[in-house]
Amino acid sequence: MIEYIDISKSYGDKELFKNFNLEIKSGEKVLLSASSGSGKTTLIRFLLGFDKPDSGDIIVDDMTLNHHNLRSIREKIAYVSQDIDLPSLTTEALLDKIFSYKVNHHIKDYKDNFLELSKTFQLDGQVLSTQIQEFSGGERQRIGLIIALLLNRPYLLLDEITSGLDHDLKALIMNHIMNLDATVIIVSHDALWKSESSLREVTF
Ligand SMILES: Nc1ncnc2c1ncn2[C@@H]1O[C@H](COP(=O)(O)OP(=O)(O)OP(=O)(O)O)[C@@H](O)[C@H]1O
Repeated sequence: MIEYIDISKSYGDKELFKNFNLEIKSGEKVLLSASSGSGKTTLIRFLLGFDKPDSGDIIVDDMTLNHHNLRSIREKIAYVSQDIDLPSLTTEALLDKIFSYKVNHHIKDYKDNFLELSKTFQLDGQVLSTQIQEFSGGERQRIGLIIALLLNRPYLLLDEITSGLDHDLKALIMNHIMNLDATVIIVSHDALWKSESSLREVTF
């Protein structure tokens, strides 16, 4: 479970949150759909410890986020950011790098599973041997999403992951995500996510 308790945050004169509260239960799928600039990405950044509220607490599985437990909380989370900035490697080299980290050591068969999911999400068969910079924005979004899915963590944070995709691909990805056991926070302005009745829409 994720809890935002009495969160307040200002940047200069701009008050983004004042005593903001939100509770997301395990397995729940939540759509943050507040207007542009209202702080959706900031809520995700708080959860990852990339930024801190001025006051209030973030609680993940009964642990109040602080610098002692930040690492173990992050290890529960897979995150796909709005601006996917992947390094200049082939997809295969990138996978080898990510899955060589100690925290991901237990994940086996990641290449086969990557290929399986890349077929599902309509990526080219040559995806593993291609340099990441050669992909389009929409292809990179899907690669980022597949890696996040392979990490198989209990929390999945997806910031505008379908913005560059056509309708059929959006529907395919939405369907896949709605069927996961994970707790998922989606940031999107996309009408298709809004139309999904089992997503809880949070606006502020
Ligand atoms: N580190 C920062 N320093 C100053 N201002 C910031 C910082 N981070 C965010 N902001 C401001 O806070 C506001 C909210 O930003 P955020 O990216 O969370 O909004 P958002 O709801 O995700 O917007 P969008 O839908 O346009 O992506 C914006 O006005 C942004 O400029």
